[in-house]
Amino acid sequence: MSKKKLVMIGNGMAGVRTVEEILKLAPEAFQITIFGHESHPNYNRIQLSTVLQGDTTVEDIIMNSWEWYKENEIELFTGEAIVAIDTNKKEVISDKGRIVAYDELIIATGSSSFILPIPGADKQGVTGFRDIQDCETMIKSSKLYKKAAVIGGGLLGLEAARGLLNLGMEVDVIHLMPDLMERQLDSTASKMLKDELEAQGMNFIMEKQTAEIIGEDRVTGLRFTDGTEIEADLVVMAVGIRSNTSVAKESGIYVNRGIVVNDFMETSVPNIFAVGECAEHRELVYGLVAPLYEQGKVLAATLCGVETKPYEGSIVGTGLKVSGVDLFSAGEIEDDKHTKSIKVHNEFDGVYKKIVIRDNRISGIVLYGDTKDSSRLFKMLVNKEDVSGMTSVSILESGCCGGAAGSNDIASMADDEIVCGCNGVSKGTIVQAIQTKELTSVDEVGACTNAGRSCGRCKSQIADILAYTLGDKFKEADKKIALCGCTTLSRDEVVAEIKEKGLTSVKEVMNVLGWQQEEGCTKCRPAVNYYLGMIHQDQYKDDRDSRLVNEKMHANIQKDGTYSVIPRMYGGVTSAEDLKKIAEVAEKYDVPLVKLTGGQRIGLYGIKKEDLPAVWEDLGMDSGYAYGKTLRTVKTCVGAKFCRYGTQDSMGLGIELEKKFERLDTPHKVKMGVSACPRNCAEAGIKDFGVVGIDGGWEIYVAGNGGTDLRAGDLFATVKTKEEVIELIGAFMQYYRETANYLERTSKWVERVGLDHVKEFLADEKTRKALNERLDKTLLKYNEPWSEAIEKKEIQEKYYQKREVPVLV
Ligand SMILES: Cc1cc2nc3c(=O)[nH]c(=O)nc-3n(C[C@H](O)[C@H](O)[C@H](O)COP(=O)(O)OP(=O)(O)OC[C@H]3O[C@@H](n4cnc5c(N)ncnc54)[C@H](O)[C@@H]3O)c2cc1C
Ligand SMILES: NC(=O)c1ccc[n+]([C@@H]2O[C@H](COP(=O)([O-])OP(=O)(O)OC[C@H]3O[C@@H](n4cnc5c(N)ncnc54)[C@H](O)[C@@H]3O)[C@@H](O)[C@H]2O)c1
Ligand code: SF4
Ligand code: FES
Repeated sequence: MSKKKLVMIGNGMAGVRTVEEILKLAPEAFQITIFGHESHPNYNRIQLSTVLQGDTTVEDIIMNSWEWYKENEIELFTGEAIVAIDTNKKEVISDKGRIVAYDELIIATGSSSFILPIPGADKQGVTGFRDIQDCETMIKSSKLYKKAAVIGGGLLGLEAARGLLNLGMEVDVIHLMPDLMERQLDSTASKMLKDELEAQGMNFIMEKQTAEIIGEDRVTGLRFTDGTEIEADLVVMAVGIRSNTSVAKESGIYVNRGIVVNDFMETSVPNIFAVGECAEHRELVYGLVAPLYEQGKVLAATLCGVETKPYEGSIVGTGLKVSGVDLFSAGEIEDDKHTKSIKVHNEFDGVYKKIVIRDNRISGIVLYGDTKDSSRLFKMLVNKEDVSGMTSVSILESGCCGGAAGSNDIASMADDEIVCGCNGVSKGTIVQAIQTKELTSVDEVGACTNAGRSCGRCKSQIADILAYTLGDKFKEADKKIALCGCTTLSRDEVVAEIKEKGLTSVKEVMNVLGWQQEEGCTKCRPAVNYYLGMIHQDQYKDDRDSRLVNEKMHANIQKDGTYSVIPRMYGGVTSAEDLKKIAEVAEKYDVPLVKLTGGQRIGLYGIKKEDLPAVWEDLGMDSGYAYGKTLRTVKTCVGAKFCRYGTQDSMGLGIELEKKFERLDTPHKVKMGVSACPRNCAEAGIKDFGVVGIDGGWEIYVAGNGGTDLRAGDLFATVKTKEEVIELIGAFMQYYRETANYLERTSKWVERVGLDHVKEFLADEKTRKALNERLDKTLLKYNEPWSEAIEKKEIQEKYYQKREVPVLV
């Protein structure tokens, strides 16, 4: 049977995805011809923002190579536009005079940037942001000019502005409305976004309408309707898009805002279909890929004669691809008299969540600063789940602890929860593909399921699913992993550059090493601060504001915004005097909870932030660092002094170890235990460093973990004296400090580098001595942080003044 002739106008994301679906369903059914106005094969338009921001190159975003078209016997005409369709003769005519006949025709012409019809809009230096050419225009301009103006503070304008900043330009964003991204964010979230982007270096000119672009041949500035002006050498219009419908309209196909289609993507003319941003379905024209890909699936099935559900429209969720900004929005964002909403605003951590509820169902989501629950909430919105039986907390937070992403989160996800919003791929589909097709990398998952192939935001979650499904077999961990989204450099590269270039501050590291976001983010700032301190030993002045919140405050923030205070009790030993002080403070400040901790200390829970310095002063005890990436506790048993089985002085050694290593910055928290006999009452076997007394000496265990990743410690050495214990632990600790990734526990580090390797490395006495010298030098720099806060007014004002705490409305 001869193949049907399928012609497609437009070689973009929605059209080519439709062809991919057709090739899956009926590879032999059509002889396919594609016309593309641009001179490239199909590329990932979404990633133009990342190209502009310098994270990737044009070559990297090609989705279907020239070979792909050849392999699938697709005739491709690039740099050639279709100018007319003869619907009677069933032919298309190109701007080069080429005439091609079709049996079935797909129109997938996408959209163009809307260019404001104002005087001067045709001057040199004015561009939209839609294709590779626009991207190249901006990159070239940045090399010759300094000042850029972006008109439009929507998704596109802000991503363009971030890119231009990365290219070294000064950027003004001119926005018509009082709020940025007003279609996706309410005023609160919008304000948080504006603050963040201002901190990144963008300048906003709000509620301004551009009247004219001024300059001779090339733009030199903008004039607004109120008569004010600004200078600009480059103007980017990002004020929305318009569907490319002229060819269809002129050929007699029914066009409204877009080419009008039914639920099977058929236009008003038989055998002609439309898909993507050029199509209007049930009065809606979509501008994000997720719905366009859904349309493509239905169209492919329709063309291949495969039974399919109709396309009934889509609900879309959006994020912004600017590093340091984490936001998600879907559905309605403003309340009306028929809606109620749950709002949480934690100003301290920069987190805002708003869930709009209409008729007991989620009808809108705005998340800023923490989007880990976006897919769960989005699923509830799409499925119209009844939430009347849920508490506001259970709607807002998944699982028990609302902890960081990772295997726990993946385990608690339902199989039908969508991981890749762009491509509509669920966790279950990814897990099944990994298991049945033996996939081991994010790219392989993408090739097999399409997940991660569009905006790329879901890639880290796909990596988590691979790790969860494959465990040790997951190869991704072996590959170079960038420190965070702000840089392409790995931990080792950053550390090497700091040493080689003699960089001495967080800011300098980010400037010199070309961070894509000048201020860094919550992932890289604490890490870089740690690496600098580790490298420069006593010479480095700690950047407190780069630390994680609990370390910055020297207290652990609790779920209600109050803090816990846990004073040092060396080796878990206390005195009547200290107990009295704790009791008096508990009474004076009406402390809601006084509790023994797992580390043999006493915690006071529920202290208000503004009371912290006074509580510390009244206690007159040192900080127990229960919040720090440092030595937490040394748990000891009573040992030989009291216990009849004890062979060694466990309390004495424990106290000595704690006094020596307290306050030392380490990649992650470190816990120790010392027992005086193998009965091991101090549970030293599940500590980072565990010491167990035996007849005539001590056994040293390392890399134990009693937390999430339960792990028994490995026996590292048996020694005779406590001096040997301290020397060996010091060397081990310093080697861990110098080579582990920030936030890598000793257990993970040892598994990564190998216990035998560490044993071999530390076998050399000179090496141990040198490590201990560097460690001792570093230990010189630490001050007691609570006394500092008591003594220094500026610290009190900066960190402990009364401000708003998270509110659940
Ligand atoms: C910078 C940027 C960032 C974006 N980020 C996101 C994002 O994060 N998430 C998201 O979901 N979406 C994003 N989008 C939107 C997404 O890229 C589009 O929704 C998607 O590309 C639309 O696909 P399409 O095939 O309909 O149109 P297009 O991809 O625009 O393809 C249409 C093609 O048809 C060609 N064409 C037009 N007329 C003719 C003709 N007469 N003859 C021949 N060829 C013709 C055009 O030149 C074009 O190549 C972004 C868009 C941009 C510009
Ligand atoms: N991360 C993403 O998902 C992403 C990124 C980029 C682009 N896109 C898509 O690309 C398309 C284009 O994006 P967009 O941001 O241009 O469209 P948009 O319509 O979402 O936003 C345009 C913005 O420009 C403002 N505006 C309109 N007229 C103005 C004027 N005269 N002066 C100043 N401001 C004015 C509007 O208030 C609006 O906020 C959209 O479909 C969008 O969804 C998506
Ligand atoms: S570990 Fe041994 S010495 Fe220590 S308390 Fe227990 S039994 Fe006694
Ligand atoms: S969410 Fe965009 S590629 Fe997966």
